[in-house]
Amino acid sequence: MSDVDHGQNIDLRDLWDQAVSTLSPGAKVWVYGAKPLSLHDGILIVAVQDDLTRAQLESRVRPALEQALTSRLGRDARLVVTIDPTVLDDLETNLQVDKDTPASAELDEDDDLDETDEPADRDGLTPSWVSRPAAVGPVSSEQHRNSIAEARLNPRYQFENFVIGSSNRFAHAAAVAAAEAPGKAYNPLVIHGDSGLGKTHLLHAIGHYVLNLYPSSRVRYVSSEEFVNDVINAIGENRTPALRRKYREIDVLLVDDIQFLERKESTQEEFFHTFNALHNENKQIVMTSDRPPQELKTLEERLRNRFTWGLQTEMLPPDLETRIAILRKKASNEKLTAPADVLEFIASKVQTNIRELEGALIRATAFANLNGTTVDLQLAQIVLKDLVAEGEEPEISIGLIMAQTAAYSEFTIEELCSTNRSRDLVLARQIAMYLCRELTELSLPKIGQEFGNRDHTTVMHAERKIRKLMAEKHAVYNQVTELTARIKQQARQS
Ligand SMILES: Nc1ncnc2c1ncn2[C@@H]1O[C@H](COP(=O)(O)OP(=O)(O)OP(=O)(O)O)[C@@H](O)[C@H]1O
Repeated sequence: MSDVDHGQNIDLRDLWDQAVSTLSPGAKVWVYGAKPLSLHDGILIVAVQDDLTRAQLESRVRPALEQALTSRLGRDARLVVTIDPTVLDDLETNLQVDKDTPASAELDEDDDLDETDEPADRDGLTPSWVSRPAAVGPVSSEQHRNSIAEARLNPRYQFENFVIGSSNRFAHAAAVAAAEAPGKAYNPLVIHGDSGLGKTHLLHAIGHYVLNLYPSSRVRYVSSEEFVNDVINAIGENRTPALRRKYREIDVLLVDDIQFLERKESTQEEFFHTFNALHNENKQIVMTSDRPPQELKTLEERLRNRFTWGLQTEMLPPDLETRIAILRKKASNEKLTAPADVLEFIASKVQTNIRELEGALIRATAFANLNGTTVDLQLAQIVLKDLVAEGEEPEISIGLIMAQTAAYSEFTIEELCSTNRSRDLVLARQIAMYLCRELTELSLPKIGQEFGNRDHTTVMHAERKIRKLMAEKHAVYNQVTELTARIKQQARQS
């Protein structure tokens, strides 16, 4: 069992045992049977059998353990404790295996018995005693692409593209650990935080990483709104068994924005059973929410309770350094050229929403591109003059965006929401959807629903398309900029 931290190859069991050996005998009681699961960025994740042990370990033993880990690792270490009711079973079974199997009888005398339950780590990536979704041989790149499409994963949201800072370090480490040991590290994992902080990005990244590590596993991303719609449709069309199969025959279920389950009784009922079915089979469930589950007041008590079984982790707004790093990464991924002072200017102006941060960079570079120049600080200041400090921004509704887009494009709101696909209308509709993403905190499914019950992937497509067109066509750039100014002005006046 080894893990990599800061390029060091570290034997987790060894690290853990050494830290435990520094504890007093009284404190050692609370770490009996604890399993180290993974180590990332100085965060060691350990599983214990129940809540009481976790509480004791966290309150009584944590400081001593963290100190021991810090001195062993040579960097600040943090301990994260998660619950896995089967840890003691595993310990007992493993001891049994050690005694009974011929393999254990063949051990050299100096072999460490603690380690004998662990078969050789085949890919060197994770503790191999963790049960994994079955992997059946190599899969072709086409099959891999199909799995990604079936899982409904956005190819841009991967761990490689995720910038780690103090605001998201813990959530990132938890996400990586859940992906490496699905159903074992912590189940469920709930990532919560305000809009635009990267929750959805992490959720998709887990899906990609699971498919890379275990290509034959079944992964599915679903927004809560889609789940609600699926349940309503299935009930209406008498297809509940098919719905159950769809959500229960998976290894890793990624559910976005669970706050949308509030007040939806029949959906909560269905989700409760889905949750239980998957959890009982040790299938991994990861959820995002705009609040901690305890604060989802109108969620049924039994669901709220289950959501707190595993690990909850909060994402906070990134600090200035992280915001600059995110912009730098975005610029390099999308081949956008912007000097450091421009990135700093944008990062200092947009403080709490990473989606807006990226939007500002794209707007500035698109403007420069259209004018055959490169972006500099002066130009960025002109293009982004409407970026006002946090807190001063008036709230913008989807209704306002639709009304302004309709008036500007000379279509009606009904037409924007209709199925008519005439060219100009499609462009106006896509611009309106893009602006909803830019100027509101509404989720993709919600926007799709408002535009005539369209799928969230249609909104995703519109957002990408308009970003691209803005960089290529003066007319589109101008339309979007002018409309944005009108919408903001209207919002300020109302
Ligand atoms: N740490 C990060 N590194 C790189 N990109 C990031 C990071 N955090 C967020 N982003 C980017 O910011 C944008 C918004 O993130 P995302 O959609 O995941 O936020 P969210 O918290 O799910 O918001 P919402 O609750 O509104 O759905 C995405 O384009 C995402 O790639």
